[in-house]
Amino acid sequence: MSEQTKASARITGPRDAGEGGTPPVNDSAFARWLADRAGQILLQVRAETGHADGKALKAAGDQAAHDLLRAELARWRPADAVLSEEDEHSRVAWTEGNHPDRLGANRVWIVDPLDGTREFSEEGRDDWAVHVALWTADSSAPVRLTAGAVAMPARHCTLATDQPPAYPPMPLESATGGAIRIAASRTRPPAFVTALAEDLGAELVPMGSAGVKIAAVINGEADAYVHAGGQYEWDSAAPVAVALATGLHASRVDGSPLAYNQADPKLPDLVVCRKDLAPRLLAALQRHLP
Ligand SMILES: Nc1ncnc2c1ncn2[C@@H]1O[C@H](COP(=O)(O)O)[C@@H](OP(=O)(O)O)[C@H]1O
Ligand SMILES: [Mg+2]
Repeated sequence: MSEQTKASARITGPRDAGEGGTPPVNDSAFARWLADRAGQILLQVRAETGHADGKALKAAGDQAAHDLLRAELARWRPADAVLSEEDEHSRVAWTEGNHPDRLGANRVWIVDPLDGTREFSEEGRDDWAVHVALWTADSSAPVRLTAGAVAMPARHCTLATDQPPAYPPMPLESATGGAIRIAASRTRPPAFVTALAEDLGAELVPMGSAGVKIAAVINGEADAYVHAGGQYEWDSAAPVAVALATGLHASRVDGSPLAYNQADPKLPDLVVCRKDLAPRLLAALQRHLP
């Protein structure tokens, strides 16, 4: 990190763990509380750092949100392990010489302090998020994600498993012209996504942040999110936890189950969609997967 970035990260501190009062005991409500707190810090960093140097703003945001999440998790959930995008030790894959704590742990917080980092650095964009999820080894919850929160601070909206949103309404034919709306990355969409959309007569809806795209499916603004070509567990754990709690379909693009807290945190592809659409979308994906 540059000296300038360090300075701006300091200005936007202090990351005093006491600032937010005593958090909820319930893990889902705690996830919401934590994501909201990091979101407030990110709004503050954006306002104070400005957009003149995008690289510095990205670094300051990543660092400030990561520090806040780390400090609050250490304070309020000290026995739990953490897998964070910004934490070198936890994110590396298991190898002969490297055994991250999280792989033997019963409870692991999987966090992305700033998802949609690129969009965070672009003035006026609101498609960026904070992800906080809890994976537990003995959970009966789908894919063992027992809690999740996605804060979208610039949209003044947080979705979390403490109050799972209602299942999205079926789109009105008149509003969509009958076309399926597929949310995809605005900068790194899967190579096959245009052909997939043509095959389905679907409309592509480009936006930033995996969390924001899954939130769009949860809110009924899109019917599906399709990603392939690279991603990590922290990019999807929290929004997938909320999507599953809502009753949506979430899987790998070949239809196989998602899995979290794996030895290698790479999780390069996924599809989240309404349950009724899943058979048709997965069949079309089979025709287009490389
Ligand atoms: N091909 C790829 N390889 C690795 N990560 C990818 C990727 N495509 C998207 N991602 C990650 O997925 C998140 C959402 O991407 P997008 O906005 O393009 O949909 C971003 O997370 P971060 O912003 O946390 O880095 C981005 O880095
Ligand atoms: Mg991310």
